[in-house]
Amino acid sequence: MSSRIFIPGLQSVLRIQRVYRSFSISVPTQTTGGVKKLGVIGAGQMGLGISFVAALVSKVPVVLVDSSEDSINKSLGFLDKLLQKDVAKGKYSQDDANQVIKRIEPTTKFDAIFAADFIIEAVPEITPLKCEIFGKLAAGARSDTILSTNTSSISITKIAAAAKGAEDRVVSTHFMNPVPVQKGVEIISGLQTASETVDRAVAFVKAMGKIPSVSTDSPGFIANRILIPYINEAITCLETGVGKKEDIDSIMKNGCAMPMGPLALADFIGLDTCLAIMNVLYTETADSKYRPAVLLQKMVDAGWLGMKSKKGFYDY
Ligand SMILES: NC(=O)c1ccc[n+]([C@@H]2O[C@H](COP(=O)([O-])OP(=O)(O)OC[C@H]3O[C@@H](n4cnc5c(N)ncnc54)[C@H](O)[C@@H]3O)[C@@H](O)[C@H]2O)c1
Repeated sequence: MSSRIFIPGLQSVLRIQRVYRSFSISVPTQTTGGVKKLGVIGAGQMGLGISFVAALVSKVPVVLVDSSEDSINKSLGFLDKLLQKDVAKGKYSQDDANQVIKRIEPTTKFDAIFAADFIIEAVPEITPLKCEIFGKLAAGARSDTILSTNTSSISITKIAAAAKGAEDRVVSTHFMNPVPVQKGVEIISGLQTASETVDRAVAFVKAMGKIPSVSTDSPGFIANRILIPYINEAITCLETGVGKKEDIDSIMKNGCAMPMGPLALADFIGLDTCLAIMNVLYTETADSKYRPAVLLQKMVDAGWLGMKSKKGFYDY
């Protein structure tokens, strides 16, 4: 295997560290929030970030399941480099780093997930895929296991409906990207979610050193309902000639205390993701105020998706 490991987004952890000066991983002091074993499905940028923080901060053992051996290898390679860099910078000790590696058990065997008492799904944003996984979790997991999704935009109520017999144990723990950096996590309940399920999710994300915000199931939840229309409006300003990209980003950064300008942020999130979330808001509310900017659609059509394609509003 090549010694250069590239995972879009996770590479951005390093880039975003420079952007967010307040970045710090606290020295592990938390408890596990009642969780004995965490299960994470999907070893991509979000799943690996969640596994890493859970293993480092709440010190919980993690079963990390992915259908692709290649994804697991890339993620573990990246994790190794991240740990080495953090240890070299004195963020935590070599022993802490060794413990993180020991606590994460990667596997391609799906059934290994059933050993967990708290499961977080982080596979791609495809509704039938998530529903199929929640059907399997409902059938195979213990009757007291929390079944959580990291979805950005799919209805929690819809995902819970696929978990036949376990609907009240389905919740969303919506971690933000990059997981080691962003403190806030949305805890979203579907119509069927029991209050005890929400309480256990809140306790666990706190044990991971995160700050939970609870909301009900509504298109875009809280963060994306506010953030993505803000970005969309910035794109409309560019499209209609209100200002140049540099001026739009500069005034929001230097005049409104935003850590990044909205167009640079759109490039970081991915323009395809921004468009997908605008489309969810637009179709699920049928409200014209959520119409995606024409320029956003055109840029996605051109394959200019931001940092991950090396071209968006800026070149990378
Ligand atoms: N990337 C972000 O900025 C961000 C932020 C918040 C939430 N999310 C959400 O988190 C979820 C994961 O996003 P990501 O960016 O980590 O995706 P990703 O593409 O980086 O990773 C997804 C992983 O899931 C694996 N996978 C696919 N099918 C699988 C299956 N059937 N069983 C097990 N593993 C499977 C893939 O091999 C891949 O490793 C999505 O729902 C996304 O909307 C993403």
